[in-house]
This record gives sequence, structure tokens and C-alpha cells, in this order.
Amino acid sequence: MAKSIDVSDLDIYYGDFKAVEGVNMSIRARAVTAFIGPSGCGKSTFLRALNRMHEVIPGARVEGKVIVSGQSLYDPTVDPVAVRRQIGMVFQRPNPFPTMSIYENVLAGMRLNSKKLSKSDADGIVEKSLRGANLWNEVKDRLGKPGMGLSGGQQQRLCIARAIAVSPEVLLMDEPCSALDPISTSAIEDLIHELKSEYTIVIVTHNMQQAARVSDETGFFNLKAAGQPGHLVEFNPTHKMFTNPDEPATEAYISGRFG
Ligand SMILES: Nc1ncnc2c1ncn2[C@@H]1O[C@H](COP(=O)(O)OP(=O)(O)OP(=O)(O)O)[C@@H](O)[C@H]1O
Repeated sequence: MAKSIDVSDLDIYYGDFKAVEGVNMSIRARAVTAFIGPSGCGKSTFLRALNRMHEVIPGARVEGKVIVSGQSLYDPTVDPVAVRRQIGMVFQRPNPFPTMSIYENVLAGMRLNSKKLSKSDADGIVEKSLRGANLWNEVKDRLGKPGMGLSGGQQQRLCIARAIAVSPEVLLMDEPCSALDPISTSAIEDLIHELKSEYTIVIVTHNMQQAARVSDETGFFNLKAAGQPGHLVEFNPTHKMFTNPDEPATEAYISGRFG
């Protein structure tokens, strides 16, 4: 089931360095939320704090609250591995497992969850996930072939199929199209549009046209100065953000006057 995420007063650190400061935000279920902003303002850091991937870096930690449909993500009783299962992540570069077939790549997350699957259940999940990622028709006759043999755009859709195979509640995407050509980018954007009926999707993108095309809500992050923490300047419906933003800094960024 898609879940909403409420963030309050979130500070994010790498050791002593505060990378992101004071974020308050409500991310809606079954909607696409985009994060934009100049390089180094903490978009990826903030995204990784939403599924506890941030803390795998030694010395990294957060202060503040992240509530996922009523449950505190950083509560000491919460298992971070279970969180990462429920809140999946797709990365900038497609990263299928190099030694695995297309079929096994889709199931990799399920296998990690150590679920014993019957052949017919496994077949069903593979087909459903590949259909969900709009890849089924292109690969159905070569499921046993290596995932690495696909094009970049197909590999990224395979990674999305792998992420949705475990039925996550939220999908986090960190610049998922930055390594792709315009046609593959368009395929991923169409897919994001379809997936939002089932999932809560959060996407970091450098491409403002992409944010405008795919998202319902947009957060603009910025830095006050070099070496200072990044912060959320404005969070608004995407249409408003790109036509009539509240903050002059947002206006300057989206009109290309800096960043
Ligand atoms: N593993 C790390 N250890 C220490 N500092 C880090 C680490 N990763 C990121 N940072 C720092 O945290 C700040 C935010 O980085 P982050 O990658 O989140 O920004 P970003 O907005 O996603 O940038 P970009 O758009 O260039 O990807 C930067 O100052 C960066 O140098």
C-alpha cells in the first residue's frame, strides 16, 4: 500500500558536517514528488534519509522526525533493513546484478528477503514486475539472458522491475534518467506516470523540465553559501512552483539565473 511521508525538523549529518538543515515536508501517497536544486544542496542526502540508506555511511546520522504513515522511521525498534525493503530505491546508473539473468535480477530482492518461492509464483512475479516496468514485451523471449545484455534504458526499467517486485510502499529515484538517452528517458517518465497510481514516488532530478513533466509537487533545495547546510526553500504544487513560485530564489533558479 502506498504511504505518505511526513518530515519534521530534519537535520542530516556526515560526521560533524551538517549537510541538510531543518526540513519540514509532507509527501503525499500516490503522487510524484520531485526535488530540484543546485549541485551539493543535499537532494540525494535527503532522499537517502527517507529509507535509512544514509546511515550506512560511517558517521552519518539524522536528527528530527520522519513519519511514514504514522510510524516513526528512526524509532529504535524499527529494523532499517525492513525499511529499505518497503521503501525501494532506483539509482542514477542502472545497476543490474552483472552475473544474473533478467529473470533472476527481477527476483533478486525477493531472494534477499529469503522467501521460498514456487516456480509458478516466481514466474508470476517476474511477469507482473516486468509488465509494471513496461519491459515485458521487450524481454519475454530472453528472460534467461544476462541483464547486462540490455540497453541502458532497458537496464534501468529492469532495476525498476526489481524494485517493484518486492511490492514496496514508496519508490525513491535518484536521477533515474541521467544516464539515459531522450527516448529511454521518455519511457521512464511514462512509467513514473503509470506507477504513481500504486506507489508514492519521490524523484531527484537535475532536469527541471522533467520535474515539471512528471511531478505533482516539487521541493526546491538550496545552499545559503558554500559550506553551509542545504535547506528546503519552497515546497509547492509543481504547476505553481514553475509558474508562480512563492520565493524569489526559486524564481531565480527555475528561470536559469543561477545554479
Ligand atoms: N558520503 C559523504 N560523506 C561526506 N559528505 C558527503 C557525502 N555525500 C555527500 N556529502 C556532502 O553533502 C552535501 C550534499 O550532497 P548531496 O550529494 O546530497 O547533494 P545533491 O544536491 O544531491 O548534489 P548533486 O545534485 O550534485 O547530486 C555536499 O556538501 C556533499 O559534499
